[in-house]
Amino acid sequence: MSSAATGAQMVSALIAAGFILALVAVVPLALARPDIHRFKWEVEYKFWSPDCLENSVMSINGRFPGPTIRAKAGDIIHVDLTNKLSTEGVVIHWHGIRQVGTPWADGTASISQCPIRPGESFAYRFLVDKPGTYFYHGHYGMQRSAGLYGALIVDVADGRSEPFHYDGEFDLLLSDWWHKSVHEQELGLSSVPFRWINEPNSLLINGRGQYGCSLAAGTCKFNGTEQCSPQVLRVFPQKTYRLRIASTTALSSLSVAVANHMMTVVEADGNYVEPFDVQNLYIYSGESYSVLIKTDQDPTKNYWISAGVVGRKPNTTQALTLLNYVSVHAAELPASAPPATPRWDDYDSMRAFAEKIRALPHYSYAPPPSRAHHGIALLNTQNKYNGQTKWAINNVSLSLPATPYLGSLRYNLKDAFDATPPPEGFPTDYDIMVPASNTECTVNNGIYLLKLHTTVDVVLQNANSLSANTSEVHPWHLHGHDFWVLGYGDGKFVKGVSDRKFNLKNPPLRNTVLIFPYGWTVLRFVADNPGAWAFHCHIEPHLHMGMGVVLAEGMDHVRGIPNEALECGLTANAKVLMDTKRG
Ligand SMILES: O=C1O[C@H]([C@@H](O)CO)C(O)=C1O
Repeated sequence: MSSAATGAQMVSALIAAGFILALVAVVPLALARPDIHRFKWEVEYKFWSPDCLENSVMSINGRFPGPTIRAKAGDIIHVDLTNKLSTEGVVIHWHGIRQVGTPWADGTASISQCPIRPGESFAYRFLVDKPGTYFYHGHYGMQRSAGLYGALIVDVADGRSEPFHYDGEFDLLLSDWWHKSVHEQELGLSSVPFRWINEPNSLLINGRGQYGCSLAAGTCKFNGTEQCSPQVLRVFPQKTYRLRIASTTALSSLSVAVANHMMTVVEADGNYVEPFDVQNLYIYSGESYSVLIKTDQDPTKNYWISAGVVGRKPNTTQALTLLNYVSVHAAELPASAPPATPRWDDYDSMRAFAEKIRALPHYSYAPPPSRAHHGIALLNTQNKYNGQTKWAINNVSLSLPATPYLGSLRYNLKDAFDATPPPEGFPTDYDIMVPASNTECTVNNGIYLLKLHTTVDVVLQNANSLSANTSEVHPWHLHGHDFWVLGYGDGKFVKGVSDRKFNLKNPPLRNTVLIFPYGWTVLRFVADNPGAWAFHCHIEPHLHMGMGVVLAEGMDHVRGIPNEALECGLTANAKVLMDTKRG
């Protein structure tokens, strides 16, 4: 493959982008010769039993979940991904990696690249510049729900240390699982009448769950080799362990707890946070955390680790695994019951958790600019369109174009998407407490163009869905950037009033943030990463129903898009492809 950006190309892309400051940071890394981690991956369906019932999953190199990538900050990851599916395209998104200088490696179909066709390959080559807990997943249709995901862990660079100590660590990648195929789920979502996917059949920890038997009741008979046998966490007493917990659920918001052990939250989405103790961790799709636990309980016992659904009326059993003190047999059931999941609609406690998250100063943290240049308000509503059920943002439900934006913006192909940008606000008299009265939304693919290096505020405004007295939680994920979470509030955001309670001192940097029912959340980011970036609800069926927008900035500075990213739609033409060959 000739398409991979070399380290030198990445540096020249940064120079072209005017990243003088970034360059100062990048040059020493280049001189220090970053390690390049090379992988050859093949994606294909495989029969698998994630929750003890046989089904089909999307596997990488025959594994589910896909292999864990482990690198150090400053390293380069190079994945040659070959599509071995017989009739579907595929892409992989590196969730939380900002792709500075490599926007074509973001792995979003129709946004950063063309889907990789069956039999073809694509080289994802990018820098991991920040230590933290990340993951990767499919970003085409609902392939994430079909099991296309894995963990990506970035350790601190040599000679650096974390702002906390631990003796060992475990990765817990959380997901939810349906017995109904993703194709049937997608069909239901776009059918008239609408068929909702309903609650998951099971929850998985590292791709393992139990349906039809109960670990807690001792009715699962495992010898440990089964694909659905839980991965136990074997620990020594009186040590500190780091649990890296990431959620790639399609739908579920979760509460995670370790019986008898407090958790100290120290990292969120690849950013250090001011440590705080909790009994349960709320984690929404698209988020990641590190927590520390101290194994200071009775070492002659095992303890349950549980993850249960919150934020929606649950209909799925908790996922369980064991914290196994070494002197105890791994099969011995704990003496105490699994930690109960909090009431599913205890939004006060979810909000209190969210508001405890503060940045840890220093450690590369900078507070946000005190003012934004540009403000956008995005109203989230559920609507109808030609009888279908949709989610819309300022009354526009997103449909992705055939030509990826990165290519159509770079080559100025005006017919590739709707020229009119979507609205930057919504009517001030919109009543968020009732179902939309204009039930019919529009469907299109216009985008927000941001000026490079400007500071942007986004108000995410939640509202009532199509049924009365219902407003759902939505975790919004931004590609290509981290953002500061300035604040949350109830009801409608009122400029000049609601913003008085913004935290401008130590707001956390995140890439995913929740909007609470009938509430607002405000985030701030600097549009400093040339490229075209998705910003969307990370609930997979919601994105499928149009709940997202696309932002682009600094496209004049994007050079070196590989041909393989462009061989579809209007960019699949000889002139464009010749031009990209020249670089
Ligand atoms: O998008 C969704 O659709 C259903 C419901 O709102 C309509 O059936 C649901 O619970 C969602 O999250």
